[in-house]
Parts: sequence; structure tokens; C-alpha cells
Amino acid sequence: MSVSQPARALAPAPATSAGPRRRPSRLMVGAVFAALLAVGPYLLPPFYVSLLDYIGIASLVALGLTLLTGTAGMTSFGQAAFVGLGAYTTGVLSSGALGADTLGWLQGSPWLGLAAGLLVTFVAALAIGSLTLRLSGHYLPLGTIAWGISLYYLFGSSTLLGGQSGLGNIPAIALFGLDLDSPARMYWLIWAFVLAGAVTSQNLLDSREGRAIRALKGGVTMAEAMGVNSSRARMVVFILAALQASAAGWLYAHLQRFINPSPFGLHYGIDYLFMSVVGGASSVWGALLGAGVITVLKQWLQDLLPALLGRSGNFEVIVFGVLMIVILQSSSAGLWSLVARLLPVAARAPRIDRASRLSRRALPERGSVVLEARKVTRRFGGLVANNEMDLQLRAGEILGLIGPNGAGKSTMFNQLSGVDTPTSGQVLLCGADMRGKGSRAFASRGLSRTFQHVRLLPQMSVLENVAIGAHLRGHAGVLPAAWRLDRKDEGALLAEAARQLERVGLGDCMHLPAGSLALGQQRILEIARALAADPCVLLLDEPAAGLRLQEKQALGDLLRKLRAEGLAVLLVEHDMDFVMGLVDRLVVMEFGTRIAAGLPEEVQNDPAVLEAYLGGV
Ligand SMILES: Nc1ncnc2c1ncn2[C@@H]1O[C@H](COP(=O)(O)OP(=O)(O)OP(=O)(O)O)[C@@H](O)[C@H]1O
Repeated sequence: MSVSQPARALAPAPATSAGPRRRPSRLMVGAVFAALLAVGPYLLPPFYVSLLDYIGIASLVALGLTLLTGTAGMTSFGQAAFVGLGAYTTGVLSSGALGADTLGWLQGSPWLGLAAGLLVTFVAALAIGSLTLRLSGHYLPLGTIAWGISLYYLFGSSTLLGGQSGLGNIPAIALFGLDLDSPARMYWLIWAFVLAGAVTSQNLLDSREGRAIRALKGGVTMAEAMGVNSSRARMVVFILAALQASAAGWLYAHLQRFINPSPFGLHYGIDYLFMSVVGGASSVWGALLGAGVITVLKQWLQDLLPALLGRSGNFEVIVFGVLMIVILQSSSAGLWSLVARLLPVAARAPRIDRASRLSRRALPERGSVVLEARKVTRRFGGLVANNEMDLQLRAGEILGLIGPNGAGKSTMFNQLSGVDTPTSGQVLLCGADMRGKGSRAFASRGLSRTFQHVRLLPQMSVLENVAIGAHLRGHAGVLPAAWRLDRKDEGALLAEAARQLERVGLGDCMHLPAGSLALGQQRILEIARALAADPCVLLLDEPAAGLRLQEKQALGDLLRKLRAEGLAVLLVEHDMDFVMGLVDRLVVMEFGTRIAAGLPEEVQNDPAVLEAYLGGV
């Protein structure tokens, strides 16, 4: 890899096929799958059609978990409760449970029941999400268990909802004059919902909003630094998963025509999580596979074990548990990863709209102060990590921030980038006082950064990782993304990401997974990601660490080029050879305090600096 090598034309996605034989596209494989599903009811006995109905309903819930747990990294045991919300809302409204006089105009229509169920679920998910999504680590799954149990008991203790004995008289759904009053007739509707859910989920994941959701797995600090509103992204994905579960509940209620609380309890919430994880938690098609495998497995165990053992008991639960452990141990990425390897599907390169260009920010006048620290102090208990630090960074210069280990450079970096708030003092970005504002606000005012410990999404392509950096330059929201109405916006974002990759010399790697690059290349990738935001201030945390000599020279050339374009660059670095030959000015820290500042040659001979680095030699 060389930064200075001429930019190459965007290479097509690397072919994964072993030979010249053409592989069918994903669309073609999807069409075959849909065709097989379509003929299912004509070929299969009624029992299996019915089983496929239940697999479809479970798939819809597992799809939501693919977004929530597999993609955004939030584990939920409570999805069955949202299934219950959808089922009970339509059950109450369509079964006449409210009585003829109350809301009589609403009753009898399952379609109104669907709309009402989605609305009720939306409001409930918003309320529950506001309370629980702030939790992190193991508190969040525990929170989902808590509200899952609460809703379950609510269903069982309300007389309006029929208590433990449940609600009957739920009518069949009527579609174009046809009553869907049998499992075979419901089959089409259920699988239409599943396919629509799978396709829209996949579309969403391949979009700006989807990347924002996926960025959550890289940690909130990284996502916010890219301008992603992490609280909103968490809420969006939580509500989407809840709505998919609610739609599944609506289908379930009108398939069964009777509901009681038991299928909406914690036990089922755990099953849905198993389906998602066993199938492959981060794969949309894995959700369908997981739902199929677990539903069929449970059915077989229930039928076969009593016959094999000659007596009944809860043996199927024990065998099921053991099988789950075996499957999870032998395929931690889920069963879909095994199937995907066997499927002869061609890799798809994302469409990059080379002709389109994103609008650019006007850079501040060269020489003007763009980032300033005024008497910044940061205390951690009794320890003063930054002590009344002053620092000015100007447009069109490279400023180095150096100091021995523990001097307080990273802490200063955090104050300057909004990751942390000074105990006292001010940070000004382009003249605006940024005190108390988070890193997202810094990003939207034109500050981009890299991380001391590389923070990338290793499974995602290099191109998509860089596109996360351009998040604030795109506009398409969740719904346009789900229905692929965002292609212009998306093509332009990817083109910008491709341009930045070529600019830093990683053009040839853009379709590879980011995790497959060497550490030095990953650091350069982070710089491309920061540049994709079109910044006026670039903060680099030890960018030369792990780079070979040639790579360092190439990085130096790139930074000089950025300086010539008028960017303000601040770098924290330990590599003195790299720093001295590159920066315009230096600020030296020791024990949290600024001990010297000036031109590199002045600082090099400063007695305080020699004392700090060499113990006064
Ligand atoms: N979150 C924190 N809580 C408590 N102490 C902290 C915290 N962050 C940093 N410190 C302390 O502040 C001091 C400065 O640490 P900092 O990481 O900023 O130094 P540094 O110059 O970046 O060091 P290095 O070059 O080794 O990365 C250290 O004594 C460190 O232990």
C-alpha cells in the first residue's frame, strides 16, 4: 500500500468464484426461493403448510432481532411481548370484546386491527425504549426481560383481554373478497409479509441509515464521532424490530382465531432469540433459516421422542437445549454462514455513482484559528490530567501535540473532540463555544478524527466503513432506504467514499472486509473515513503507529497535501522522526501541563522538553 501511488480506476468487486463459470445473481436465487415458496401449498400436505405458516410468523419476529441484536448489538428477550401487543390489539378490536356500543365502528376489521396494533406497538416501543435503551452491558437484556414479563402478566390479568382463558371470535382476514380462513389461505399473506420484511430489512442495512445502525456495534464513541445520533439509531432499530414482531402477532391472531397469553411469554422471547442467533444473527436470510430450523426441530422432537422413548415427559426440552449448545459451538456465526458458502451466488458490488458529487464545506481562511483550548482543565478525582491547557490550531497548518507517556495528550484530545467535557476552561471550534456539546456536534461543525486504537467494523467492506464517515453529508431516512428510494443519495455517498479511498491509496481494497487489512492500512482507512466527512479540522491520534517506513512517508505526503488544501491538522504522536519532519508547530505536555510550544527546532532545544524526555541530558 502506498499513499502516493496514483489513484487507480475503481476496480469491480473481487470475484469470489473459483472459476470462470458465471454465478447466478442474488436476485435470481431470491426469485427461485420465492417460486418454491409459491408452489409450496400445492405440493405439501396440509400439516406442513400449517408448519410453514408458523415458520413464517416466527421469521418475521426473528428478522426484527437481526436488526436489533445481530446488527445493532442490543440483546432483547422481550420480543414475544410485542407479538402479543399486535395480537391482542387486533383481537380486542376485531372480536367484539369491546361490546357493540364502544368503538363499534372500529370493530370487525382485521386491517384496522393491523394499523391499530402497529400504532399501539409504536407508542409502547417508544415509551419502553426511552426507559431501557439507555442501559448498556448486561443491564439492557435484563431490562428487556423485565418489560417482557410485565406485558405478559398484563395480557393475563386484564378481563378485557380475556385473562388467562384468552380471547376467541377473532375473524378471518378478508383480502380482495376472499376470506383467509384456513392455514393454506393464510400462507400467501404470511409469506408476503416475510418476504417484504426481509427485502426491506436488507435494503435498510445497505443504506446510510443501515450503516449508522451497524456503526453502533463499533461503539457509541465511534458512531457519534462520525455524526451518527446513536440514541436515535438505537430507538429506530428498537421500534422497527417491535413493529415487525407486532405484525407477526397480527398474523398469528388471525391464523389461530383465538389468543391467550402463553405464546407471548418470556419462554417464546428466548426462542425468537435462539432463532435469530442460530440462523446467523447479522444475516436477514439467517433469520428465516433459524426460524425454520428451530420450529421444525421442536416439532420433530415433540413427535419423535415420546415414540422413541416409549413414555412422555419434557425430554424434548432437554434434547433441544443440548442441540442448541452443539449448534452454537460448531457454528458461532450461525447456520446461514455455512449455507451461504455452498450457495452459488455472485458477490454484488454496490452501485457507485461516479458522476455525482456531494456539496463541500467552505474552508476557513488560511491562518485563522479554527480550534482553540482556553485554560482547559480536566480532573479525575484528585488527579489533574489537563491543567489550564492553552492551544490554538490554525487553518492550513499541522500542529503536533507530544509528551511522554501519561502526559495527558489523549485526555486533551478527548476535550478537543467532544468525547469528554473539561472540568473548567473553554473549547472553541470555528469560533463557537463547544463546552458541554458532544462529539456529534463537533463533527457537524467540521471536526473529524481518528482513534488511537483503530475503531472499524471488521466485517463491513472498506468502502462502507469509509461511507460511515460521510454520514452527515447524506439525507435519506429510514423509509426511503427500506424501499430503495435513496439510490441517488447512496450512490453519491459511496462515490465520495471511493474517492477518499483512492486519495489515500486504498482504492484497490475497497470491496474487501476492513478486518482483512493490515493494521497500518486500517489506520489509513480511518483517515479516509475522517476525510469523507469533508472536515476543516482533522485530529489524528497516533496515525503513524504500526506503519512501515514507506507507509509513514506516504502518510506524511498526504498530510502535507491536506495542509496545502487549507485543512487544519492536529496530531498526537510518539514517533519523533515522523513529527519533526512534518509539523509546523509543536505543543509539548508533561504532567497535564503545557511545558513548551513553538517551532520544532525551538522545541527540540528547549531545556524543559529535554528534561521531560531525556531527564535533563
Ligand atoms: N478516565 C480516566 N479516569 C481516571 N484517570 C484517567 C482517565 N483518563 C486518563 N486518566 C489519567 O490521566 C493521566 C493522563 O492520561 P492520558 O491517557 O491522557 O496520557 P497520554 O499522554 O495520552 O498517555 P499515552 O501517551 O501513554 O497515551 C494518566 O495518569 C491517566 O491515568
